[in-house]
Amino acid sequence: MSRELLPDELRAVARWGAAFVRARVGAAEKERHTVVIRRQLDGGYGENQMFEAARAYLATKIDPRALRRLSLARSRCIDADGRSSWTTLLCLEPGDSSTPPPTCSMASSSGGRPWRPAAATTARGAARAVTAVTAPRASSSPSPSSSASTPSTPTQRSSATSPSSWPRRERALRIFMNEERSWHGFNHHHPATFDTIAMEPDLKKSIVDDLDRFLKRRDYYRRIGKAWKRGYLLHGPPGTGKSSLVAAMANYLRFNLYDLDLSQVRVNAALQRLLISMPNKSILVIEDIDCCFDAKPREDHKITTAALDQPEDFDFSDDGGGAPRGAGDLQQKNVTLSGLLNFIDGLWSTSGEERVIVFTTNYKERLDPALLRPGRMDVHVYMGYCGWDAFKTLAHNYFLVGDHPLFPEVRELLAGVEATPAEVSEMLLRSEDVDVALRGLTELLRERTRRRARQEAAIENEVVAEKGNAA
Ligand SMILES: Nc1ncnc2c1ncn2[C@@H]1O[C@H](COP(=O)(O)OP(=O)(O)OP(=O)(O)O)[C@@H](O)[C@H]1O
Repeated sequence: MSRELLPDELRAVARWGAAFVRARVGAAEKERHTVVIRRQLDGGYGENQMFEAARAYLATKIDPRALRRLSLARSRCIDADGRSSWTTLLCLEPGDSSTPPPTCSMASSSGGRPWRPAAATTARGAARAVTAVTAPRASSSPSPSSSASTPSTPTQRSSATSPSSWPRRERALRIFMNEERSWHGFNHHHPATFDTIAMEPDLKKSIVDDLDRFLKRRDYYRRIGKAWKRGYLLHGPPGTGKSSLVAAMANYLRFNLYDLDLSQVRVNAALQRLLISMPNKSILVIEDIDCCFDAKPREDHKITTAALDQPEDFDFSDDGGGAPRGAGDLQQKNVTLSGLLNFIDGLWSTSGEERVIVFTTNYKERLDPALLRPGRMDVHVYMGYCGWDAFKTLAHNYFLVGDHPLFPEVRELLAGVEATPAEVSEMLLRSEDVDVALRGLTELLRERTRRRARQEAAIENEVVAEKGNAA
């Protein structure tokens, strides 16, 4: 939300800041004021929404890693024929950039016309300012809350065009984690993309198509009277890429991630507050949802859990029905699954739009039936053991190879034993030499094949012995 409001707010704040300073020091023909937008307020405890907004906007123009410290400045200039105008500059603070300052800059014409590139210079004429936003001609109101005519921000402008033309790749991504009642954000540079995710190609394509369809369907959701949100349940054994898929989805959509740890949330009111404060265009993730509604913390539960799932058939259901409500009563105090689901389907879904919800679990069969009902999670994705296609993606990721003399053997071995993509990745990481790495992998898979043969032989012997005893 804040990033959509940015140009409005920035201009309002700039006007207010300039008027404030002018009122105290008196206006000069050539004056420059600087406003530093701090990342945090209240001695580090409160997030400054303006910082996020500035970061989000500038990230569409310059390398987000350079956005350490920003200056917001406003100056009055006299042009050659004596006319004066006001210019608002938003730029990196000198010496705070971790990368060489980019030279591009942005300016808008007045009257809410689209933002456009423009040259920006410092007072001394040097091309130092890295990103400048030229506000419309100054209005007299110093109030930060007064808004000028609705400008066309990059985000607003792009949302009017087709989703495929959105500047998705250009936005900086953040991941937010909850502590009690508030979110704390960090930069999100997870490298996973749909190119690097190892999974069955048709399934991958189905997910990408589903996301694309979702983005295009604002009017459709409005017409049918449903909230513009999409729920995904990712399930499968540990190490099959569920978290990586979430990161790939975030990178693909260019949506920020909100990773909700329910063990940090004690009461429904806190949960609701967290959810309500999530902006549009974001992904809510709750990992290991099967572990969330008992007393045990997430990791402990995982460690004490015994055997892995048996692999299931590929599952990609898309149930379009309405969301049933009322999976049990919402408790007054403690966070409950029904409280969470009802809130997501109820108030939350009307308080924003274009949001994706992802639940992950290693144990789908342990999930509360309320979560599996048709219409609850729109899409169920089974992330399974490493098959041949997934292996080829990993081999390409690690060694940029599409073929190798050991490939036929790997293919045959993978067809007979279970290895997660995480296990295969780990073997491929062990050496930079593709021959060495693949030999290590085939050895691991051969050993698993032998162990499996021994287990099957033992079971067969037991059956024979039982039959003998019965006779
Ligand atoms: N399908 C995959 N494609 C690419 N890499 C994968 C895949 N699955 C696992 N990996 C690799 O294994 C690591 C662990 O995978 P990830 O955490 O995504 O699995 P997970 O299914 O979420 O596991 P868990 O259920 O334990 O949280 C990843 O960082 C990645 O390197």
